[in-house]
Amino acid sequence: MKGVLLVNLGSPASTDPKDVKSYLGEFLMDERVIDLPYLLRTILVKGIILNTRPKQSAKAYSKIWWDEGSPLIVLSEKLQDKVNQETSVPISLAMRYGEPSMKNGLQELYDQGVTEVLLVPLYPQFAMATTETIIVLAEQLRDEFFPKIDFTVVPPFYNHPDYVTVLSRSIIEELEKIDYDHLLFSYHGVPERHIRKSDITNSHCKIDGSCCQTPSKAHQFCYRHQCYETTRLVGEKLKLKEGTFSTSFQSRLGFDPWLKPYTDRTVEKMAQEGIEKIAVVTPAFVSDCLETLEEIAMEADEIFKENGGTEFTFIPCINDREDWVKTLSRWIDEWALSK
Ligand SMILES: C=CC1=C(C)c2cc3[nH]c(cc4nc(cc5[nH]c(cc1n2)c(C)c5CCC(=O)O)C(CCC(=O)O)=C4C)c(C)c3C=C
Ligand SMILES: [Fe+2]
Ligand SMILES: [Fe+2]
Repeated sequence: MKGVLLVNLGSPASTDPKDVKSYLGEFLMDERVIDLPYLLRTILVKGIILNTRPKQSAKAYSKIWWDEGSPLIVLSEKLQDKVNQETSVPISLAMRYGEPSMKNGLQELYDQGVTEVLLVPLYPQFAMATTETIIVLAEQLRDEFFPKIDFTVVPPFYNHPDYVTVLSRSIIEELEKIDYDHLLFSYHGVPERHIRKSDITNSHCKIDGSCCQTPSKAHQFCYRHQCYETTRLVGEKLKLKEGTFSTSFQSRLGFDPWLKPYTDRTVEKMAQEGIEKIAVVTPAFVSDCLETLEEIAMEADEIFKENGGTEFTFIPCINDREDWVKTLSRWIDEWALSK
């Protein structure tokens, strides 16, 4: 029997700094998130980050937390519910870190007789810290606990015409309500090193602004290329004028160089250069979360206005939009009815 496991990143159990600390500990000790040798990673995460960050992050989570819980989890559950109603196979939801765990999600499917699982990482673009770590954990869990389960993985859908249509619609619906000068596509950042590590050719990636536009089989695993492609395809679909939209990267952590340009500096510079009205969309996320609701809708808005900007419009993620639910359900049913 076939079934589906939707997987998102995860959130702390609550905004209590203790819960935030245990969530961040699991997340940041993942070698595909902080990709340092074990000893160095332990010193950095347990010796430094976990002594300071949880308090600060807990404060940020408190600003966006809903009565029902973490927005990321609540929105993922809504998506799961709606897709469940549209499709013919059981749909479980799991988080890569924290609860509901991937092990429980697989158990839930297995208990219903499922042995063929469609694994759906809820990330449009490939990254070591997202798609890859989900696949690796799924395989480990299969080897250890579910030897009868076979996986099919939904590939990154950053350039899938159906996804680009949904994302474009979600953007234009907001843009039609406002007057704006510039549309910024802000993606979660990753350290530049992650991009080089994922380069299967070991020679293509230069992070010089041009490699991502030069065709290469490296792009199958290049987060930077895939982000720029999402922006380009939406720009094309919505017939956006050259110069009225651009791409930036947010949420950097630590002192290593991350993908540039950085969103906070971009927003600041735009305001200082006289751009008065911007809209910001965050297509690295399917579900709104801390990084969109706090870092963009609150922090970036504040930076923009402190530097002379007047209107800041945050465009929500595709979350549980009807057309996204229909699209995802169609992809699932196509797979469920195949073979
Ligand atoms: C595209 C998705 C994501 C990538 C790539 C990613 C990489 C990445 N993230 C960190 C560090 C942190 N991320 C945090 C929160 C967070 N990150 C993502 C997505 C990606 N991360 C999401 C959806 C969220 C929000 C979760 C929520 O509960 O709402 C945090 C915690 C918050 C904070 O303290 O700022 C950290 C830390 C690294 C190091 C990294 C490396 C590639
Ligand atoms: Fe992150
Ligand atoms: Fe590239």
